[in-house]
Amino acid sequence: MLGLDVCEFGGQFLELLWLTVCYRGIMADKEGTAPVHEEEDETDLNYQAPAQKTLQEIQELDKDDESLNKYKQTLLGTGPVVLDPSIPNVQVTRLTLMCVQAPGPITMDLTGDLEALKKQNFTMKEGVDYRVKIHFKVNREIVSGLKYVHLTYRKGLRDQLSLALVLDMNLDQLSLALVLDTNLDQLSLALVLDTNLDQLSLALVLDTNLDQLSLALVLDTNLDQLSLALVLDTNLDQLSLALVLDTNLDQLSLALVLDTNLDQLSLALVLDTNLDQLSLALVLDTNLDQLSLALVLDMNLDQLSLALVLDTNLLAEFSSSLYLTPDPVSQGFEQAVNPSLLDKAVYMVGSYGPRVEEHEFITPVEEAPKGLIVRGIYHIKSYFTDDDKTDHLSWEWNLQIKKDWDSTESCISRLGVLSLFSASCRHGRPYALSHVAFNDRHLSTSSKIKVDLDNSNGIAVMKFDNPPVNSMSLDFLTEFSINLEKLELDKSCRGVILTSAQPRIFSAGLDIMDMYGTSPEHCGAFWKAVQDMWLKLYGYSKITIAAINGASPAGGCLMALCCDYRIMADDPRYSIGLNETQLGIVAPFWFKDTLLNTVGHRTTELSLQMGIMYHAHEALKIGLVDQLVPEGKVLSTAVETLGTWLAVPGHAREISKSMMRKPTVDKLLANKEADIKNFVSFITKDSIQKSLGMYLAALKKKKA
Ligand SMILES: CCCCCCCCCCCC/C=C/CC(=O)SCCNC(=O)CCNC(=O)[C@H](O)C(C)(C)COP(=O)(O)OP(=O)(O)OC[C@H]1O[C@@H](n2cnc3c(N)ncnc32)[C@H](O)[C@@H]1OP(=O)(O)O
Repeated sequence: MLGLDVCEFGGQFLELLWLTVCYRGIMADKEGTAPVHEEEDETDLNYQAPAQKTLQEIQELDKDDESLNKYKQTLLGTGPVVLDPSIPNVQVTRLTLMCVQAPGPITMDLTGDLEALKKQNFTMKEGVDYRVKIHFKVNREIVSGLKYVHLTYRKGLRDQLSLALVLDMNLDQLSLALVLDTNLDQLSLALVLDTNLDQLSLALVLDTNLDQLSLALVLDTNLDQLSLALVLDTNLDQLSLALVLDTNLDQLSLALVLDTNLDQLSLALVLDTNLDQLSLALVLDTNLDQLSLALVLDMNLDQLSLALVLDTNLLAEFSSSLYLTPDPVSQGFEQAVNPSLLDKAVYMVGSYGPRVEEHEFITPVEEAPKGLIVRGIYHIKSYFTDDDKTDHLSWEWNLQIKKDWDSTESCISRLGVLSLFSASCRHGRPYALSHVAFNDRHLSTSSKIKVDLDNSNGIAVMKFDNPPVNSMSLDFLTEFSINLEKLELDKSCRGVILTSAQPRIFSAGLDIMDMYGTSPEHCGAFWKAVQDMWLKLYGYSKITIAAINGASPAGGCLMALCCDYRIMADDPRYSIGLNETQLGIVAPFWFKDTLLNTVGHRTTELSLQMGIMYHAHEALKIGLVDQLVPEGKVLSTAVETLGTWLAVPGHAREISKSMMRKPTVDKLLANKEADIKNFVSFITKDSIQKSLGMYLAALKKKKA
């Protein structure tokens, strides 16, 4: 595609490597606030950055080399896109927590009020896999060595709460020792009670951490002898214990109730002895947010009463100054002032050149912490910085780890993980996707598309099920793109097969009813959904195969063309092609490019002008499809073929795909808004509406 032979390409590749080395040394923009003095963990290797070069200098290098120039353009963009020096070179626009299991998008807008973010909690279910996606723009100069740094604190957490109470009385002896020790990982309680009014001893030891709960209770009384020892050990999923002991040799009663599940630990101990009266009541109640302890002791051998009530909110915000510090990025300071820094993550984002569209960076998959003890609110300080420690943006936010998703919060007024969410919400068309259980084989029960991911081979089959003809309405397109995005994020999915659940039809293309007699606003939203579907599918990182088991005109053909491989049913009744001109409409440039990239210039010219629908054999001949098989074997052949594609090293295949398709994708990205405007003004024209009306009438007439 680049018109290079292998040697030439090799030479240029080396040159590019060299360029990349240079870019690392290019001075990042000096704007922004105070520099980020983030402690470097890496050893200083006395690395001397190469002499810095401006974007213009790099563009001047080998400027007669056309291929290299094209490549540089892809890599660096065409040049500054914002000249106004008051606008920062790097603008971080949003951060998205991408999680397949999330019921809705979790996105924070970083262009607005960052102070408000500090107060907002973003909820995540414990134990889920997630990635962080950051959108940012580069406006003028190349910025090198971008980094995203992420410091996580346990919000308002006290490292330790310890209480020791020792009571000693010698009116015929009573001793009590209570030791309570709790931190994030551990709750320990030891209670020793000793009274020698003819002897009573009680020892209670309770020890609980994330994995284990241990309880030992020893009771000893020699008023005509009663001894009780109880040892209990459980792994926290659920434990209940009730123990009642009663001996009436001068009365001793003991009741112990212990109840713990994942959310709560409750302990009540009541002890009653009337050898001249001793009463003890101990109530302990703790969950992640709260620890309550009440101890009441009552003795009337010359009277002693003790009541102790301890209530501590483990996760309360003690003092905002604890983590909102004047110099938040000095690690030494962090550790001295705030001992609850839990984690520091540094992600190398890389070097980027200016371009109109936003860049995006996605972190590797991480697993949210899980378990009773780790649930709660985490305070996160995020920094977008670079090799020069320029602070492009720093902000703070809170992540709340919960046992389950907060369903009411998930989609409220936040931008979507998918741009489609916002489109769909904006136009007041709620999409109804049922929860997708990605761990099961059967994934989705969404109404228009069935998704089935086979975990044994990582192959997902998406079946269009939108009767009668799988036309792509706004709802269908939205659902399609959501499913694609979810599968792209799901690391157990390795490739996707598109096929139809409707007999004889793969897809009838775009839903004409969305373009005929609808408002300009609706047309705009619809076209955006078409663009987003195409952008997602044509630029998809995973392998895609179209299993074309029926007719596939216009948009249906486009969808198949976006895939990496096309297998069509060998049936003369089925045809495929971009037939837009037959409807009196014009395929936009990105439809044209997709066909052109597949079948070449001349065939595209003929095909588009004439609006040709190709029968299966003709489609194979011009390379519009790659393989014909009997209809009953279309899907199984697709699965087999995907298996052979999966044998190719994934990253090499992915980079190759991106190298082939990125320029085409970038072209639409750079013209998205203009393309929507064009479409709306074109499709709402009276003459075009008339053509569409006639075409619809002809379809109905044919049926009659
Ligand atoms: C310088 C200027 C440049 C300006 C550029 C600006 C950019 C502008 C760009 C505009 C481009 C817009 C791009 C559009 C792409 C498209 O995809 S348009 C849609 C094209 N689709 C078709 O032409 C397919 C038409 N349908 C068929 O050919 C047949 O229906 C079929 C072969 C798919 C199936 O045939 P059969 O099984 O016999 O079913 P039918 O009886 O024909 O249909 C059943 C039923 O479905 C309705 N229907 C069919 N297709 C569609 C559709 N695409 N949308 C909505 N509805 C459809 C059909 O009318 C029947 O309805 P009734 O049951 O009669 O109500």
